[in-house]
Amino acid sequence: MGKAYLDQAFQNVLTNGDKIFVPYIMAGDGGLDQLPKQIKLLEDAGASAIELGIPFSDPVADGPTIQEAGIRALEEGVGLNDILDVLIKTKDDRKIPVILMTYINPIYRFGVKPFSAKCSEAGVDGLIIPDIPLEEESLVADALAEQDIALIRLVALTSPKDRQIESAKRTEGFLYAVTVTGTTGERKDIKENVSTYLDALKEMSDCPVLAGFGVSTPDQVKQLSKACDGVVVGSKIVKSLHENDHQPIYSMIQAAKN
Ligand SMILES: O=P(O)(O)OC[C@@H](O)[C@@H](O)c1c[nH]c2ccccc12
Repeated sequence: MGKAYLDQAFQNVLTNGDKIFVPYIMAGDGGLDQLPKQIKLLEDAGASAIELGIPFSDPVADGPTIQEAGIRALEEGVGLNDILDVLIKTKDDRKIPVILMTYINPIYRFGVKPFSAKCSEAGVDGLIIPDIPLEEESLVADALAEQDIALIRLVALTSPKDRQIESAKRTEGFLYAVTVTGTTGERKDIKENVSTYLDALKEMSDCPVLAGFGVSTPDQVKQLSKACDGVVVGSKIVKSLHENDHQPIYSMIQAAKN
């Protein structure tokens, strides 16, 4: 478990000649009792790891699909502590790494140290915290390092070069390359300059570089993962699970295979 386990899992995928595919789901959407089943479905479908979103009242980086999923989960009364309890209970059943994605506020409310300790107990291997800038990350970085949990940094198309370089150097697990400007959600077209951007990030980082935001079709999975090590897909996965139409999940994961 932890950072080394995440590194190894990704390395195995790449050694196999495949690209990394990380689906995002909102924990508690459809009820928290669905979570182990949803994880199992994605594992069986061939996901490389799972990004698990924590419902939050003010999800500034999220577009409508994920916002609505968050509202449904909050209406179910699902909170961070319950989610970690489910992960603790099902830890030994899981076969792929789990990455939590949460805004900083729920971590603060929980307490940084107890949160990190409980994440470790729950077998959480990595963390994405989109609203914590590089300058502030020491608030959580040490506590996570102590538990051997990867802190995954994000870069945006609009980030100045020096910040991209700093994030690429510091990141653990993978570098999250945001490929659109704006919030999460499906987009029709991929911007032309994206492959140049991904190429440059690959040069800057020793970790795998994954493209995320706006990826929702097998073609986009293929096109983007050609220029880097794989993709993260959120809104389309959340929608497919909610509508109980799993075919798009299988076809996107297939598109990441060699
Ligand atoms: O939904 P999309 O456009 O496929 O984008 C991935 C995304 O959902 C997931 O990684 C994510 C959900 N919420 C976030 C907030 C910040 C960064 C990343 C995320």
